[in-house]
Amino acid sequence: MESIGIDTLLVGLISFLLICIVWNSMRRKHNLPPGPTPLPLIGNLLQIQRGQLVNSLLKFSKQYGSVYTLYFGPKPVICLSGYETVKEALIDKAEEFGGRGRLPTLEKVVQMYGITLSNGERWRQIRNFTFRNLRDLGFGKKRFEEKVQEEAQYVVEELKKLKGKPLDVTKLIMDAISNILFAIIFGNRYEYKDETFVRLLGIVQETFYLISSPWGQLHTIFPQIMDYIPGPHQNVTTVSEKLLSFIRERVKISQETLDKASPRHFIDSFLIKMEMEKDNPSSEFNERNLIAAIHNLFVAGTEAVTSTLNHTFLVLLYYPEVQEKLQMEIDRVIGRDRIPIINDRADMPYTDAVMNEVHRFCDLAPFSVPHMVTKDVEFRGYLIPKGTEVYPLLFSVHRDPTKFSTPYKFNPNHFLDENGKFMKNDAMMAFSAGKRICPGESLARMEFFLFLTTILQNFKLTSQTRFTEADIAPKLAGFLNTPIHYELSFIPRNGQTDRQTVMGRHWRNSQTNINSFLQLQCACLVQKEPFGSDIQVAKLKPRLDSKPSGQRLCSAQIVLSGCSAFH
Ligand code: HEM
Repeated sequence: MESIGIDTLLVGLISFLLICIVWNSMRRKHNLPPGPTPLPLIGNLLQIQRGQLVNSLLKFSKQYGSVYTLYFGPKPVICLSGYETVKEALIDKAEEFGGRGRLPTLEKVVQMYGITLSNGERWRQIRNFTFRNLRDLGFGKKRFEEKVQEEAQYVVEELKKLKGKPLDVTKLIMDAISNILFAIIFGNRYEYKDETFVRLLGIVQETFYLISSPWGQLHTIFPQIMDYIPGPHQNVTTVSEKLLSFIRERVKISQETLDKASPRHFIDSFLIKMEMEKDNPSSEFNERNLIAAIHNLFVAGTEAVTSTLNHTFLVLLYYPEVQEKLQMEIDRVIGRDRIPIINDRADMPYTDAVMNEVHRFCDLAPFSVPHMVTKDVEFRGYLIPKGTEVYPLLFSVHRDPTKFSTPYKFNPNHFLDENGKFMKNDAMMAFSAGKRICPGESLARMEFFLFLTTILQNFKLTSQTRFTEADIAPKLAGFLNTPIHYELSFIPRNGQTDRQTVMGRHWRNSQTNINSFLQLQCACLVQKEPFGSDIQVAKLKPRLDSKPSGQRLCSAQIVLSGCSAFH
């Protein structure tokens, strides 16, 4: 018995040594960057401190340099650390570093279709079409601005009803942000309490959670093992199926009612393109890519902006002086009696700086999304073979001491020059850089600006809780940083009238009322009615005169909100 035990132990030991020798000789064959010595099968997993992924990766970069290799299980991953290295890879060698690495949990839902997970010709065709088309439909422009303004007004109205009662504002913001996407993709918005809307939003949220959770993270690192291990990551297909079938249903309705001469929304435009390309064998315009692209937009587009706004409010509760300065700038540039417009941003350097600093400090996607090299590439003296995964460590760029004077502290001065003017900093890479740069950046920035200024114009943010510096620091949950859960109160600001609420209501009904609106504007202008705050008739008149149609609703609101005859 005893001899069997010793034999087994010996065989086990010899096998283990053999595996180590083969494994190490296989590793040495590649001239990969250095890194901590991995163990067979589990790689460097044991060298990463539990719950300290970011700090462990920073420590490795201090030890092995700004390009190093980590083994996630048996798979080598190249980590890029610090501004110069990430820039050199993603921007100077954009083509080579522009491939997408694997995200197995999301793959279960959309396979390799759509934008986020695809590569090569498919990715190029679908990404280019999607964002060119959304731009044509108004992405990041005036038409979208009106939708964003409308949703921001809804949020203000809902918050007013609470009369300062504390709440976790996540759901309200998420409802509003999702509704903007619904309008863009499907052409209609939902009432927040609509059953379909509530259900769909729950699904989008759950899908996002499953992909970015620690289970999703483990699935990314050990796809072969985690595919067979039960856990929440296995639910992603069932959960997402409801969203996918909703999208399929909307595609079907669009097909049945399509008028090729006047596309109504993104789905219509894609269907027209499908028809045009039906005889092209290398065309990627098919229903699978359409459905996956819509799924990608929802999953990427809702949670990111919601989480950014949520984190901003937390930071403002900790730094009331920053909130006060923002409100002073809002009062000076926008005033209290008209809704913010995107062009205000150019006159608001402090707000711009705070927003950029929030993106940097909150560091939503600290490892970006996995990349992959598209061909063998020589990089900083190493040869990285085609297909190797690459993690651009965006958190190391955002905490790079050569680019930010106080990398671990929230400090809007990172984006202001000595005269208080806004100063761009290339090391702000919250949206990543290069070929895979976030295509939703312009919409995200617009939503962030209009929601933040509209809310701060109307409310002072307060909380009973005394938050600490540790509370406001980003918290890693899976692959993404999130703020802590907290509640806050929205106290209506002194001197705020209810004019905006009235205005918001009229605005939504304004398609039918626009003529009477315009008559009122003219009456105001002719009679030189007094205008609220610092809005000048002289400033408004040319804008109103240039386009006296339903398109100029914002100008109509500005005039109406300041016109005493209207009250
Ligand atoms: C604060 C808001 C947002 C942040 C910080 C953010 C950040 C990012 C980052 C870091 C990536 C990975 C880029 C890379 O692989 O290098 C990404 C990809 C992506 N984002 Fe965003 N994003 C935001 C909002 C949005 C919005 C509003 C949309 C769409 C409506 C969107 C759609 C996408 C898509 C489709 C991809 C995949 C692009 C590709 O693989 O080519 N994002 N985003």
